[in-house]
Amino acid sequence: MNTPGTAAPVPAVSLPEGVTLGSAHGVDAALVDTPAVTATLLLDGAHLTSAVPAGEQDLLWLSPASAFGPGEAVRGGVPLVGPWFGPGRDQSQEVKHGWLRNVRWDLTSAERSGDEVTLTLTSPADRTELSATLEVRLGAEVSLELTITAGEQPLELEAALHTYLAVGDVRRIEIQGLEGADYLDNTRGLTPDTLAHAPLHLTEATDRVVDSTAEVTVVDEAAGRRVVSTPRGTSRTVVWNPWDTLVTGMADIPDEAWPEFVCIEPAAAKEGFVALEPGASHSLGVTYRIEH
Ligand SMILES: O=P(O)(O)OC[C@H]1O[C@H](O)[C@H](O)[C@@H](O)[C@@H]1O
Repeated sequence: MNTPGTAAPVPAVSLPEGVTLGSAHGVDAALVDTPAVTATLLLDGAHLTSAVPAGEQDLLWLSPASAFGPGEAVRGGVPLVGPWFGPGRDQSQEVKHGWLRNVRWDLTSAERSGDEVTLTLTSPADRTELSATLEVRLGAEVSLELTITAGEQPLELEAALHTYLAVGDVRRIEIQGLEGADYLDNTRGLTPDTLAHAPLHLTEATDRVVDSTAEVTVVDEAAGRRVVSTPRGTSRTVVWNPWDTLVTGMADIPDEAWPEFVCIEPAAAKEGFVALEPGASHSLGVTYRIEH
């Protein structure tokens, strides 16, 4: 066993050209570098922190003030949320957003097809209430698929891919695809509301659990690109940015950094949870495409 950050972990699987196991941010990581993409995936939390398709800026934002290491919740990239969302549906959970992001995952396969790489990771075997697999496909497009299988008890699953999309300026983006959808406003105690029948522009701290499974496009004029987020197996899309008002309470985001990202989170959350019988599985995924 290696101590995180001191030496490269020994791969338990054979790695194709363009994939190495090494260190990023002082912790163990799978590093991908092909003509199509460069990417970093931390084994703690199976956490994709960077994905840069060739010729593009990073799809993902990562806080320069994030913590890293065993048990830490990384701020940025794609945190895996589950098996509950936030404090859980009955508000009773002490660990916010579940434990998937706080445990060490195993890299169980790395495959390359052309210049595209697919990494597969599994959750630790000692967490018996569920087993989880994350498949991350990295190429010109970036795709994640989280599959959760219930253990010996039924599982009322909430899960999300809590993606921090990098944007030029969150005050200038347009979010298309959620027009007219109902949502719960988590800045107002989960008050039900409905989005306007128009693209969404953020103007204040935003924390909305939107009742939508639609494809979402973030039009980012400041960065000169559009990011298309195509979800699968979801029931909700969470839209979150703390703005200047809530960021001051967050130690792992510099006060001036909040305009640099928007979280568009494909999710199965709140009353959109998934009821799993023992041994049954559910997959939730997303594909990102950058357009100009
Ligand atoms: O600070 P975290 O536990 O990573 O959560 C960050 C945010 O995640 C989601 O977007 C929730 O809807 C927000 O209420 C929460 O503040």
